[in-house]
Amino acid sequence: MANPVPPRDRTDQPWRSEGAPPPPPARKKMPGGWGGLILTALVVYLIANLVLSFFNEKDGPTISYTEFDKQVAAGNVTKIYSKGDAIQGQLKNKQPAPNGDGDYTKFTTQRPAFADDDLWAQLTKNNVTVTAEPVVQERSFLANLLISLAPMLLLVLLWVFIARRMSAGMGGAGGMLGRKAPPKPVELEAGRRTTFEDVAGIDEVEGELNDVVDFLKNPGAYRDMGAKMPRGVLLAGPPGTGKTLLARAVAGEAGVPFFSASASEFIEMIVGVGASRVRELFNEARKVAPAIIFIDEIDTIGRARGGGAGMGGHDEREQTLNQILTEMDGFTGSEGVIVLAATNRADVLDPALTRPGRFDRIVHVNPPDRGGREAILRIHTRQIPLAQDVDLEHVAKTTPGMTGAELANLANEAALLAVKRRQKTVTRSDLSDALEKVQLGAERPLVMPLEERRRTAYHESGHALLGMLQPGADPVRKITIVPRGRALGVTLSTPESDKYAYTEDYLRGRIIGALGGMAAEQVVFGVITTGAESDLEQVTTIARGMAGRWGMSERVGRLTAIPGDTQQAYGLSAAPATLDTVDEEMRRIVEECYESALNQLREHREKLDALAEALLAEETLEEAEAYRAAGIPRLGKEGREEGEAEREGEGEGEGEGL
Ligand SMILES: Nc1ncnc2c1ncn2[C@@H]1O[C@H](COP(=O)(O)OP(=O)(O)OP(=O)(O)O)[C@@H](O)[C@H]1O
Ligand SMILES: [Zn+2]
Repeated sequence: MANPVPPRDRTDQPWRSEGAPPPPPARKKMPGGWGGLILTALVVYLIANLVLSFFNEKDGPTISYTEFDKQVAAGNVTKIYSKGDAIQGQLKNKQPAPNGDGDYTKFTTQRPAFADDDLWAQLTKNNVTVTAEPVVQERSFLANLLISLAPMLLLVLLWVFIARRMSAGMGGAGGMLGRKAPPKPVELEAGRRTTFEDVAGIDEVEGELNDVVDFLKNPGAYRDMGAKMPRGVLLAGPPGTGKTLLARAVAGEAGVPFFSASASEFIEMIVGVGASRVRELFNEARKVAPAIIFIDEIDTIGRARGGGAGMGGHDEREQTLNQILTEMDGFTGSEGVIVLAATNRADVLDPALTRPGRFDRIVHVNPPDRGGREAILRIHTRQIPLAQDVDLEHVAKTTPGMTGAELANLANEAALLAVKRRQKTVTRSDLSDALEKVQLGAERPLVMPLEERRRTAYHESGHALLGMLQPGADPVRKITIVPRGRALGVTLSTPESDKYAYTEDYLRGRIIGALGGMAAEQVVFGVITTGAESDLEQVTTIARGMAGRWGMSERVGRLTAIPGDTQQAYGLSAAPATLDTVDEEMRRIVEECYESALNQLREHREKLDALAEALLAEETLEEAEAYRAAGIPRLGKEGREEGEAEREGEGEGEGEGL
């Protein structure tokens, strides 16, 4: 499977391809007691300053320096003292105040910088007692101490505040107690542990996480064998598909402590704290290893650079991310700490995150199909008494498109209704009323409209059927109309064994298969939709290669008309006329393939219908089910090598595609 065919998808349905969903809302927290304390300290400091400066008011009026000079010359000044250029003094005889406000003996004046220096001579001549002080404000020792210490005090307070907030919220309980507590594993205190029993509808994912569980159960065995375990696993999938639940279940299954943090918590903190919180989190986990660290919403800090960083928050994000990466790089691999991270935007992640030794395993968590929904409903109705008439299979059928979280919510709403209606059990109508209510409250249609699903089912069936019909084509592994990422459905086919060179027929088969979705829509509905965009991209790439690079067009000839890298480096390019020919040949190849696709689908219309029907009912068809539904023999399912040989021997209409 070194060469999996990229999934063909239907993209760009206007109501689906919302591009970037809004970022998760930042969790607002009140500043809390410490914030208040800091504020109070600040206010007290300011008031104290004001009061002190008030007491510090100079005695007497301010007189002009000329006046002062005159008084000295007149021998009317008994003593002065100067602070810098400010002079305070006392007169022998009262003088009328300059502002006409009575008389004064004490005064203040300011000595201009350019005043000549015979003042000293004058003063000594007139027997004035002179004292001087350096320029400090005249305050009590205590006040001086307080004021000089205040900024430092503030800093300390701030630091304590940060430390508090760091421990608060981290690791769930413990933090909010108001004491500085290290992050604590959540599940150690919880009564019942979450296990895979609590997760349904994503069995493949559980399978993929099984070896993580195994490793956590006995890291020693892996260490002795010198085997390296993944350090990080990325759980990618839309909101509400159970990523958090799954992470908890892994910890529960392995019986190890579970540390949980949300990436957005890290960066909402005061600058510089995110990284130290990360460090603390990892330290605590190492102490009790084997353990699991779960980081939710990793995309808030793990976004690729230039991906629209918020103002200011950029550095903080980067530091926090770097700290996580550093901690992970620091794992020797035998510590037994595994980091699980969740995101619903795997596409925007910084490649640094997914490099080997970091989150090098990506597990896609998709919304459940019909069977999965039923299983999830069973889990969430375990504690709910159901009436006889409730048919969970039916509920599952009527809720295509809903996620695990939405189904859990549905079950709960139904129970609430039953209580309101004073019933002893939850009935069928409670469930259907609850569904209506849940649907109304949702901002997007929870349940996919039937028309949309039918179109998707035919589109995917078109891909799949043509894939099955082309001789030598890669077998179809899985078809699904459960939306994945931006695709409404996916048809997956992978080769039986590695292929190193492709025949012209194979490539034509690939084009035909890729056009199958569009062709099916054309055959069945008579119109085509925008859902085939990425199919057409794939078609164009192959056709361009065939005509322009691989010598598969007589008219272009045995040459590369579209220069490769080396040729481009030498500045080689084809004549415009040749490129025009390539263009025409690409069109011809694709048109022929499209004709062929239409013809085959018309000819095998009953197979197409059967496949689409099965897909509508089941939503996901595995390889064997798909071939059975289409009524096409799929020989040698088990042996891969043998399978290829038999398929070739089968020879259903050799060269039919042409
Ligand atoms: N596959 C599932 N099986 C059982 N319950 C599920 C499943 N998926 C979701 N749920 C229910 O929905 C709740 C919320 O799911 P969870 O928080 O794990 O989703 P999530 O993928 O982490 O979502 P988000 O991306 O919004 O954080 C779970 O606690 C559980 O009750
Ligand atoms: Zn398609």
